[in-house]
Amino acid sequence: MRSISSAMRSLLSAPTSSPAFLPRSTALRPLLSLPFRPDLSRPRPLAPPARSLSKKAAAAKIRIDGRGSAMEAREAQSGEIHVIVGPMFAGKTTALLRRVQAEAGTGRTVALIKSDKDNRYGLDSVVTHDGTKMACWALPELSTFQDKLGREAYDKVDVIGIDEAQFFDDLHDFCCKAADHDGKIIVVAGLDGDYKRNKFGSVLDIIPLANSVTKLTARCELCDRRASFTLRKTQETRTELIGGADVYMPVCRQHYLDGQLVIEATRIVMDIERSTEVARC
Ligand SMILES: Nc1ncnc2c1ncn2[C@@H]1O[C@H](COP(=O)(O)OP(=O)(O)O)[C@@H](O)[C@H]1O
Ligand SMILES: Cc1cn([C@H]2C[C@H](O)[C@@H](COP(=O)(O)O)O2)c(=O)[nH]c1=O
Ligand SMILES: [Zn+2]
Repeated sequence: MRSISSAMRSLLSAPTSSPAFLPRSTALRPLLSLPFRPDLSRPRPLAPPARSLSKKAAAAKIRIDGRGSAMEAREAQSGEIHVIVGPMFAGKTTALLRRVQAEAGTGRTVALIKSDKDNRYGLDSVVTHDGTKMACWALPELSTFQDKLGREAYDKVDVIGIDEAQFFDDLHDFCCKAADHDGKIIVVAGLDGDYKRNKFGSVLDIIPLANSVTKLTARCELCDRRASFTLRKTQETRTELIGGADVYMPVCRQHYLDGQLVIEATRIVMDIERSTEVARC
């Protein structure tokens, strides 16, 4: 009786002479995966200078022609997901823009998306805290991207950058479909945690889907050590609160804990003041 692994091997090396093509089994993917490359600041070295066919179209052509192996068909179609997380001011957007621009420089077609909840610098561009800009699509949900672009334009996109990923509830489904089914390279930047250090939106849910994960750090505003957390300087308690340095600061672990104590103490003092005022009236 043939073992499962020998069946797998012959499946992987079989020429695709018949039009039927293999299902994109996730169980097979580790055998096919490319080297792990967490460095997001450099363009992918395996990129051809320019591609006239989209990955999906190239895969379809291999299938229709009946030439090439099943391996080639799947490689031509396989996408990637790279995730950049960290606190505010860590350089997530800077890393995202660099990566997307580097991909564009190799001849790939790129598109950048941000959440329309973040209107700090207008809706037509992604802007870093130090002012670097790139034109983008500001969307309420990622699922609207394909319709906005149109099917033909969507098929031509090789690389999709997503900023402020914590604000997209459909992040997991979008990344799954775009990378696994449509063969896109997705670069996602977002906050892993909110001001309470709880997980933020669906960003952590895509870690199991990712080829690489990078957690960046900022500089603690109080001691200049590495900062992994974001401290909210106001008493506002809702999770989503758009803002910059006016509302938030990057902090190290010690100053996060100190800061929480100060904020809690301030809240108690304010509560006491409010209740004594009510009693006086
Ligand atoms: N406390 C701060 N206030 C304002 N700007 C800052 C602060 N700390 C760092 N920056 C700037 O922000 C840049 C990073 O911006 P950006 O890429 O938009 O970060 P992120 O997307 O992680 O919030 C840094 O290179 C630095 O120039
Ligand atoms: C911590 C925290 C942040 N936000 C908001 C504040 C900003 O508008 C974005 C983060 O932007 P950046 O590009 O990472 O600097 O998220 C929030 O709504 N809730 C939070 O707890
Ligand atoms: Zn500190």
